[in-house]
Amino acid sequence: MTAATIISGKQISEEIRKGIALEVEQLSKQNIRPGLAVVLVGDDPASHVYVRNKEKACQDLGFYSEVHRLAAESSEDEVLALVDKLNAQASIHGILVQLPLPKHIREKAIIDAIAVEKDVDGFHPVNVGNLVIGDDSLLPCTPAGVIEMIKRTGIQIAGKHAVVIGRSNIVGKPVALLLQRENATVTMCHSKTHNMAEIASQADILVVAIGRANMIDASYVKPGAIVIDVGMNRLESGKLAGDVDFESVKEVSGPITPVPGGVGPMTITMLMQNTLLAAKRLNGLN
Ligand SMILES: Nc1nc2c(c(=O)[nH]1)N[C@@H](CN(C=O)c1ccc(C(=O)N[C@@H](CCC(=O)O)C(=O)O)cc1)CN2
Ligand SMILES: [Mg+2]
Repeated sequence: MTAATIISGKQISEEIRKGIALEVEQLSKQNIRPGLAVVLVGDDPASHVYVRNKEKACQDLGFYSEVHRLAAESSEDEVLALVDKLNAQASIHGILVQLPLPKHIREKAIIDAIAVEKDVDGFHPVNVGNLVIGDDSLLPCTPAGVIEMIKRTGIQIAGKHAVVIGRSNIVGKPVALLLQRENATVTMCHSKTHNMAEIASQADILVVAIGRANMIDASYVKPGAIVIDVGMNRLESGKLAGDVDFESVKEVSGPITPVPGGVGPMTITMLMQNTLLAAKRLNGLN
């Protein structure tokens, strides 16, 4: 068997970002500059890295950006007041509150407060509802990135059996809905599924977002299947591992994403794409 193709999120991101940069240049002729506000509460080191990467992506693409770094002990009311202010600010088209938030702040209260048309994370219940019924909405970034990567393999999604392992609100559920929208036949598995390897190994497209390092080995994978690994687990060694045991699975799978360098970089690229889309819509374009 020939070696599996590696789906590079880094490379696909670069291609998409070139297109975004061109659109930003076009919009500048109409005096429109996409603007993203990121709200970061607390000291989580990984979150600080992700937010810096978002800031850098904005700089690289010519977006306006604001990062609001708040102390860990900030109150829910303080965060809500900031979100209200950003909702009303004309230079801001996208608002992203970095998760996780400190325990004393209710994520739901904050997400619900973001203006639906500026919710570039696609986490607001109205955007989630529109996704469910198939209406236009801002799509959550990681799931949108997963679909983009599958499409770029050139393998048709329609009619295929897709299995999604994991049922979180931010990855598993929306990925399953988006695959269904692409006319795949979708099965969802989760931590309570009994015969997971048996089900997974029937998939033409396997998306894994279960949050357990290297759990999915070759016994879960049908020969030639597309495998998308959304997992990001920090090992004690400091190394980053996906949910898929890449070394064993790549021997049987078709196109497969690595970790790092797979789905991760796509998340930030899709955020830029959503912010561009929100900017266009808020300016009466699109
Ligand atoms: N409001 C949000 N919070 C969080 C989201 C989100 O989409 N919206 N997702 C994650 C964090 N995240 C973006 O915010 C994110 C995580 C990881 C990557 C990434 O590029 N990962 C690299 C590896 C980085 C490393 O070495 O640690 C990769 O996979 O190659 C991008 C974005 C949770 N919070
Ligand atoms: Mg889960």
